[in-house]
Amino acid sequence: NDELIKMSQNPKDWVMPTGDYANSRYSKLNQINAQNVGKLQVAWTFSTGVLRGHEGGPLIIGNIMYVHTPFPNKVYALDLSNENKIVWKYEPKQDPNVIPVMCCDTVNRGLAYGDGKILLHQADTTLVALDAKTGQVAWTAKNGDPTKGETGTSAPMVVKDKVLVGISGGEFGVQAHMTAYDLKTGKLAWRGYSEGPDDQILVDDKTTALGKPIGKDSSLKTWQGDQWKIGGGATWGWVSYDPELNLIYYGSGNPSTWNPKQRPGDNKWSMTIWARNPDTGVAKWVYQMTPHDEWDYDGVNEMILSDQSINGQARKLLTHFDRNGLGYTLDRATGELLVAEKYDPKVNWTSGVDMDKNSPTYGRPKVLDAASTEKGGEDHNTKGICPAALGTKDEQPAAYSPDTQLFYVPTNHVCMDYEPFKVSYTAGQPYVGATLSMYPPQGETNMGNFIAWDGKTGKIVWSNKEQFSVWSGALATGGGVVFYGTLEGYLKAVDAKTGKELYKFKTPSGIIGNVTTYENGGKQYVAVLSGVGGWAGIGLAAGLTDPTAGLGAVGGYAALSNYTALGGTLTVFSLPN
Ligand SMILES: O=C(O)c1cc(C(=O)O)c2c(n1)C(=O)C(=O)c1cc(C(=O)O)[nH]c1-2
Repeated sequence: NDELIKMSQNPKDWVMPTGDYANSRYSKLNQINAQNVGKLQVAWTFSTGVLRGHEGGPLIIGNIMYVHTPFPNKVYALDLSNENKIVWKYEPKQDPNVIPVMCCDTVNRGLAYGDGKILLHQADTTLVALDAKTGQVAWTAKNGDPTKGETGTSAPMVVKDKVLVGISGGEFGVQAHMTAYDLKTGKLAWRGYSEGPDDQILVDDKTTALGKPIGKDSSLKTWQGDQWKIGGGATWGWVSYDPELNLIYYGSGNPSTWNPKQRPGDNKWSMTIWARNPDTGVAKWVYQMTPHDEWDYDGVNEMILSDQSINGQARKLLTHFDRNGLGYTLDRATGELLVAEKYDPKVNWTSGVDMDKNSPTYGRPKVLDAASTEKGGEDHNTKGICPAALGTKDEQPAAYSPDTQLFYVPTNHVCMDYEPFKVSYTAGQPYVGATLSMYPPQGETNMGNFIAWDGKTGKIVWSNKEQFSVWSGALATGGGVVFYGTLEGYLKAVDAKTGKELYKFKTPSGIIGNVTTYENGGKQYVAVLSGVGGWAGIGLAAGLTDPTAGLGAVGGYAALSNYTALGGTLTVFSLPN
C-alpha cells in the first residue's frame, strides 16, 4: 500500500502496530536519547475503562491517536492537538460467550489503518472498518465462528488493497487460516489454511521448502486420516510485508491437540513460516520449524525483515525468535535457512537444527529423548523441559535497530513439566490434552531476560535479567535507546549498545503492551499501555488461583500479585520543557 509505505517513513506518526512493514519497531526519532532519557517525565495518561490484559499499542496519525482495548474492544480517537480530547469512541456489541473460548486472556493486539479507515479485529472475529474521521462503520466481515472456538486477538495488516487477518483457536481444534479482505468493501479475496488439501492451503508446483518443491498433498500426507480438519495451526501473530519481493510473512501455531500421541506425523504446515503472495495468497515458500510439536511451541511470533551483509554479501533477511527457543535467520526471498541458534542457553528440548544441506534431516531440530513428551508411557509427566509452552518468547514483539544491527528481544526464562492426556474433540470445547506446571530454570529465580541478539551470527550480545518474563514489545530508536515494559509495571529505557538501564518508571499496572513513539508539536513522546494479563498474567486477569489453571501459568506467575493489579491505562512520556 503506497500510502502506508509513505506514511510509515514519517517518524512523527506510528501507522501500523508493527511500526513498519518490516516489523522492525524502530523509530528514527532522536530527541529522547541515551544522554537525556533519564529525565523522562509523564506527560499525560488516559484510562481505557477496561480491566484485563492490554496488548499492542496506539496508532498515531497526524494529530489523532487511536487507542484500542481488550474485550469489549473499545476504540478511542484522541485529539493530540486539543488536550487529548475524545473525538469519537466505538464500542461493538459482542456476545460475552466468546470470553471462555479465548485461550490466553481477552487480549487484542491492535488496530490497522488504510484508505481512511481504522480496522479492528474483534474478539468474536468480526473485522470492522471504521471511518478514521468519524468512527462510523464502513463495513464488517465475519472471519470465523466462536461457537467452534474461533476467536480474534491479532492485529489486522493492510497490504496493497487488502486487509490481512489471522485467527485464534489452536486450543479448540480449528482449521486455521490467513484471510485477505478487500480494503474498500470487506469482500473476502483469498483464504489460505495452515493445513489441508493443496487448494485450501494455497500452494502450487512452485512452492518450496528449503529450496525444494514441496510436491503434491504436502500437508495431507503428514496427518492421520482427516485429523487436519481439526489440526489448529492458528495464525494469531504478526504479519510483515516486503513490497519489492511482493511477499507477506507470518507464522502458524501449534497443531491440535497438545497431546502429540493423538496426532502422528509432522502435522504440516503447523509451526511454519509462510511466505505468500498478497494478491493471490499462493505460498512461495514454507519452512516448518517444529515438526510434530510436543510442547505447544506456536510458530506465530513476528518475522522481522532486515537488510544486512553476511560474509560480505548483502542479503534480504528474515529474523524470527521462535517459541521453541531458536532464533532463526533466513533469506526471505528464497526461504534458505542461514542461522538457527538458541537465544536462551537453557533451551534443552533440542541439541539444535541439522544445518547439513545434504542430510535427509536438513532443517529439522534434533529432539532430545529426555524432553520428548510422548516417549514415556500413557500419562507420563515429562519434567524440566525448557522453554515452557509459552516459549523463550511469546507474542511480545522484538525490535531491530539498523544503527546497531542488533535485535532487542523480550524473553521468557521459564521451564515446565508437561503431562499429555487423552482428549476427544467436541466443537467449541477445549481440545488441549496436557497438564502443565511452569517455573524458572533450576537454580535461578529470574523468569525473564531482555537481550540484544546478532541475527547474522546467532549470538547474544548482552542480556539483562528480569524477575518476570518480559511480556511487552520493544521499541528501538535513533536516540540509541531501547524501551520495553515489565510485568510488574515498569517502563524501562536501556542503552542500545550496552544494555545499561537508563530510566525506569512504575506505571499503574503490569505492562504487556508494546512501546510506541511519535512526535507532536515538535516534541517526541513515548507511549505504552499498561494493564496486566495475557497468558503470563492470566491468574490476575481472570482471578484464577489453582496453580495448574491457565495452562500452568497461574502457579508459575503467582508472585505477580505482590507487585501489581488490574487496570488499563495509557501512559505517555516526554522530556521536561
Ligand atoms: O493457538 C492459538 O489459537 C493461540 C491463540 C492465542 C491468542 O490468540 O491470544 C495465544 C496462543 N495460542 C498461545 O499459544 C499463547 O502462548 C498465547 C499467549 C497469548 C497472550 O496474549 O499472552 N495469547 C496466546
